[in-house]
Amino acid sequence: MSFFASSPAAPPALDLAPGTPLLTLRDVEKSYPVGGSTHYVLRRIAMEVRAGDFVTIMGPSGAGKSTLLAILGLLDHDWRGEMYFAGQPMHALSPKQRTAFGRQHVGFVFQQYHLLDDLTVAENLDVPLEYRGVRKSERQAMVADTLDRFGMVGKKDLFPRQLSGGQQQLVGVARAVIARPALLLADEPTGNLHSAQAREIMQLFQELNRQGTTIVQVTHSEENARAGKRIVTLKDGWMTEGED
Ligand SMILES: Nc1ncnc2c1ncn2[C@@H]1O[C@H](COP(=O)(O)OP(=O)(O)OP(=O)(O)O)[C@@H](O)[C@H]1O
Repeated sequence: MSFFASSPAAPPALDLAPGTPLLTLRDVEKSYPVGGSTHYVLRRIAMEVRAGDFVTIMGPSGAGKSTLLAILGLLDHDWRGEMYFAGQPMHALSPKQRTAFGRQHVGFVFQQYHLLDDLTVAENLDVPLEYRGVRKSERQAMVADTLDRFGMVGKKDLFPRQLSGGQQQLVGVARAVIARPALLLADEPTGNLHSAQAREIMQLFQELNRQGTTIVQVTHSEENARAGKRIVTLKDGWMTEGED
C-alpha cells in the first residue's frame, strides 16, 4: 500500500544532504542517585546518526532505550557528555534553548499516540505548526496537504476517540512530521497496535525515510527493526552496534 499518492513532502526546515552527520554523541552518560550510590542508566554512549538514516534501538527492558530517545529528542536535560545536532553543540545550550531547538527540529511518535482528545484530527495536526510560529494561512495549507498525503481528508473533523488505534497512530505520525522536522523519533510506535496496523505504520516510516526523513525508533519487535537500515543495541546502559 502506498500512503503518499500526491507529491512528496517539502524538504525539512533543516535541509541536510544525505550522509551529513545529524546527531553525534560522545561519552553521553545519565545516572540517578539511589540510596547513597549512583545508578547509571546510560554509560559512555557514542553514536552517530546521519541524515537519511533509519536506526532502530533495541535491548532488554530497563536497558535505557527510552531514556536515550528522550535525550536525542532534547526532552531530557539531566545528562553529561557531548551531543551535536547538525553540528550545533546541544550540551552548550540551556534547557530552555534546547527545548526550543527540539520543538523546531524533532518530531516525536509515542506508543500511546498522545493526541489531544478534545481537538479534531485537523486541529491536532495544527498544534505543532502553531508551536513553531507558522502563520495561519500557511498552517491551513500545510494541514490540508498533510491530510491529503496521509489519506485522512474524510477524517479531519473526527475526534481521536472516533478513530481506531491504527488511525490514531497515523494521525500521531502525521502530526510528528507535518512541520518537516530534521529528525523523527518513535518510542514503540506500534506497541498498542495489532500486526497488520503495525506493518502499515512501518511501511509509512520506510516511505518517509525514502523521502528523506531521518528516523530513530525504539522497539522490541524484530519485524519493526527489519524496516530500518541498522540496529544498535543497549544493554545495562552500554551500546553496541548490531543485534545481540
Ligand atoms: N527517576 C528514576 N530514578 C531512578 N532510576 C530511574 C528513574 N527513571 C528511570 N530509571 C531507570 O532507568 C533505567 C532505564 O529506563 P528506560 O525507561 O530508559 O528503559 P527502556 O530500555 O526504555 O525499558 P523498556 O523497554 O521497559 O521501556 C531503568 O532501570 C529505570 O529503572
